[in-house]
Amino acid sequence: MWRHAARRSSAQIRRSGVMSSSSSPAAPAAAAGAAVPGPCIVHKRGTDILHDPWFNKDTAFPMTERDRLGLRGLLPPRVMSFEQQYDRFSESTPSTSPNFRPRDHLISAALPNVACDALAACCVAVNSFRSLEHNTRGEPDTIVALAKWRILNRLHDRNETLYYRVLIDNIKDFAPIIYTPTVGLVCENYSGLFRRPRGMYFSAKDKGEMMSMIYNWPAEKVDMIVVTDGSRILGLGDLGVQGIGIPIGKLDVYVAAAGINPQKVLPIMLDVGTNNTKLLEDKLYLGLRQPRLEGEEYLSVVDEFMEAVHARWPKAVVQFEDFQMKWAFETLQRYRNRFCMFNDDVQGTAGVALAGLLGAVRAQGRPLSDFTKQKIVVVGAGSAGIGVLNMAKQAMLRMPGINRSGEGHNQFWVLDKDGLITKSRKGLDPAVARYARGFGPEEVQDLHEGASLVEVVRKVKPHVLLGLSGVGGIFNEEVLKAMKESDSPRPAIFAMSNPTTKAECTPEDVFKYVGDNAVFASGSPFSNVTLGNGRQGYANQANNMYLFPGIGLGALLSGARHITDGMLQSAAECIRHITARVGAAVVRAAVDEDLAEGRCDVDARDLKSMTEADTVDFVARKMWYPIYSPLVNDK
Ligand SMILES: NC(=O)c1ccc[n+]([C@@H]2O[C@H](COP(=O)([O-])OP(=O)(O)OC[C@H]3O[C@@H](n4cnc5c(N)ncnc54)[C@H](O)[C@@H]3O)[C@@H](O)[C@H]2O)c1
Ligand SMILES: O=C(O)C[C@H](O)C(=O)O
Ligand SMILES: [Mg+2]
Repeated sequence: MWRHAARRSSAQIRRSGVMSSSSSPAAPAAAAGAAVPGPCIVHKRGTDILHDPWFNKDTAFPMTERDRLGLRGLLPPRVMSFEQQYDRFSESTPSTSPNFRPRDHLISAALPNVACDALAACCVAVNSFRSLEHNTRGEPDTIVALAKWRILNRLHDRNETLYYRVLIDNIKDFAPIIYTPTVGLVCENYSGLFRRPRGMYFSAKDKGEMMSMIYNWPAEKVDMIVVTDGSRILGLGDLGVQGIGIPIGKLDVYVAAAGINPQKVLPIMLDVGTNNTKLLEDKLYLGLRQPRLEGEEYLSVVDEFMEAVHARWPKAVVQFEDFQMKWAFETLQRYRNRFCMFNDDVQGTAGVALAGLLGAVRAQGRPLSDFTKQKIVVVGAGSAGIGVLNMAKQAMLRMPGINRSGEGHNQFWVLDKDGLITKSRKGLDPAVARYARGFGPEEVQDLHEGASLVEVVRKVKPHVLLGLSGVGGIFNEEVLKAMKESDSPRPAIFAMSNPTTKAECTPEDVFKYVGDNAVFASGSPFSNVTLGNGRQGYANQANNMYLFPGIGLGALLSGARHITDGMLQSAAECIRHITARVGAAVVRAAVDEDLAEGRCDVDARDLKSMTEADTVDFVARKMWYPIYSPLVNDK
């Protein structure tokens, strides 16, 4: 979806009439149908407004507003337009200062613990994003990515309206910075990078206090919460409190893709300790220095947190993110019928993967009903892998010709760290046991418990090889060469683990070893591959970011009491291009299931009476778009 998103130049923005004035810009073409914000009541004055990124407009406050809000004299006299601010951030000319030493600046940006703020100060032009790109050619990718993140983060801390406009217009370029893969690097270095807090932190030490703490959050209304306990951050393992970067990045995607108002989102970290010894020994580590809580102690913290959220914002949607497998499933089971919540890794990922699996059938020129005949090898039987298997199985059971119980129909070969999972495996989690291979007559491949990946691929000749293992490079040359012998004319390889270093393989290797006819998708972004003869091998992205914004938006706008499999299925089936459509599909499903209670000025009956087109229109109109609103003070 985003790979095709056009980046609008400032000239295009000018043409669309947006930002022609700093106080009352016209509704942008991109947000056609979205509500233009009316005046915004602010309960602050003077520097308090300048220091509040929700309301701050920096130099774009018009003189009338400066008078009204006690800002006259607190800003340089020139009033800049939003457009000029936008250009200043993104397009300033590269520095020609003889003092400019890009490497020094990058080191200071990437390794904030090093005392080189003074160095950074003399590198005058790096507040512009493009000049940073220009000045950092040839530097290591990770250093440049972290420097870019710092620049974006500073803008986020200062002026959210400008930040989100820049993000929306440049989402293809900036998604890899605020989201995977750079967000992984940010989480790994979070304690050192920390300058200002964002979101809320509930720790094991806050037991008994959460019901009052929740009222410390300044916004009266919160619609969307993303919460993690930091126990499985991407494929990077337990990062403790440093995992807060993930909810922040996910909510940035909500604002950019789903048009959720940034004043109504809340990233949350549940710090119940960490089992990462490196972090526990790190002097700078900002989380609780204790091993993770387990069992009932752990659940009582999450219970208290959920009750507190529900008490203050009963209609908020809560997205669980990057919880280790046991807690991902346990919490989903525990809360899904009581609260409006979902687990993105289990449920969001499944929808995206199912869309990819169905796409792989189409790529072979076969009818969708042939999905039931696809042989699928899944590497990784964790929260994401099992989520995908469950949804793919459900989809197969709905196809014609398949026995409803699914008996005798197992098109999946599932491997974990101990190899192929069969019925002879001891101590299997029941969620995984459903997919264990038996040794009955349907087993013609002569495979054994714990068989290696290459053995499985050679014998099964699968149509699809799907990785959610968190192990970088596990689809090696041998495995990919074996995929060349797949029974599919278009073998599909999905390397879905994040971040980039954990991807099971690269697109280069896929097109080299499997062939030009392969279909490739990855969780983190890769560039397309030049195949010769002017052809390209496409590096598609299969990441739950294409689904979760629509799930959250639809659940929110329908006022659904809880989020069901039917709603998730509807979202997966319409993963086309526009989140508004995904959101509308979830609203329709909530209405059909009699779970939509409506919200604000739209009640359940209004929702029921809407046609499909009306619903898309309604969702689009509710999406927030970054435009400065006139501010009116109320003391
Ligand atoms: N693309 C996406 O949208 C998306 C969504 C969710 C998760 N993910 C990625 O998927 C990965 C796994 O996430 P999870 O929540 O399922 O983690 P998890 O820890 O719950 O599960 C990991 C699974 O991989 C297995 N595994 C480990 N080493 C293996 C090996 N050498 N061979 C085969 N299997 C092995 C483990 O036994 C376990 O079953 C992470 O890297 C995560 O970033 C991607
Ligand atoms: O965060 C992502 O990029 C996708 C997914 O939620 C993951 O855990 O890897
Ligand atoms: Mg995740």
